[in-house]
Amino acid sequence: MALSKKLILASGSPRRVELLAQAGIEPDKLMPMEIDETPAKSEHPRSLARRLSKEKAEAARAAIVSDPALKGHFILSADTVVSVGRRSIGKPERVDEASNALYLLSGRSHRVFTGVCVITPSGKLRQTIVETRVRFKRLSTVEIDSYLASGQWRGKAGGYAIQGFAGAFVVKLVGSYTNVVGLPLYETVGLLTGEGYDVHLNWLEAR
Ligand SMILES: Cc1cn([C@H]2C[C@H](O)[C@@H](COP(=O)(O)OP(=O)(O)OP(=O)(O)O)O2)c(=O)[nH]c1=O
Repeated sequence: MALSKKLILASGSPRRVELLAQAGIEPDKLMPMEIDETPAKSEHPRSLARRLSKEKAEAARAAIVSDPALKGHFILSADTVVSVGRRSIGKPERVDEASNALYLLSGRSHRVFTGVCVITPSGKLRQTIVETRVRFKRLSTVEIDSYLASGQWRGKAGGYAIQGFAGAFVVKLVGSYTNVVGLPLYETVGLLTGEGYDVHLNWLEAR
């Protein structure tokens, strides 16, 4: 297996770029992929995260197929879904949707699923789905209204960002924290290195 460290991140999420940077990984190219993120009828949140992360990676592969400069790159994508029971809560577009999501999450446990997909330079597709359980405190109307006014819910699955003010809502978290922020680092780095992406070369170069 030839070691390489050329990487396309099929994402427009600044959180994913930051998380990768934390692990010493700087993508050579960012390719945000616009796909339809509507859940299929009775699709489980875990299956949704799996399917959407795969669709983002495959869309990036299709987009670069005729570009010789991007041959030999790994493609990495992810999709994060918040769920209460079997119900998926995606990224609210309007403030009333974000408000509904926060009232739903208040005082109870929910799950965050992130699907991670890697396509290797030789075309092999590998996936993992990571689950984190998060319990929120019971949120008062004042807390919800102030949080909505902060705007930090925008573009975030479940209408909150654990890395911001909403970190103060978390009573308990079981599993990967980085998974909630949008990219589970342990599993992502494991997936990449397992397929020959040489992450440790980046660490040596950072000396
Ligand atoms: C729950 C949670 C989600 N998020 C973010 C991570 C993701 O960016 C977003 C979930 O939406 P995604 O559809 O997974 O990702 P995205 O549209 O932002 O980016 P792309 O598809 O281009 O990769 O929610 C946080 O930043 N903090 C949190 O606590």
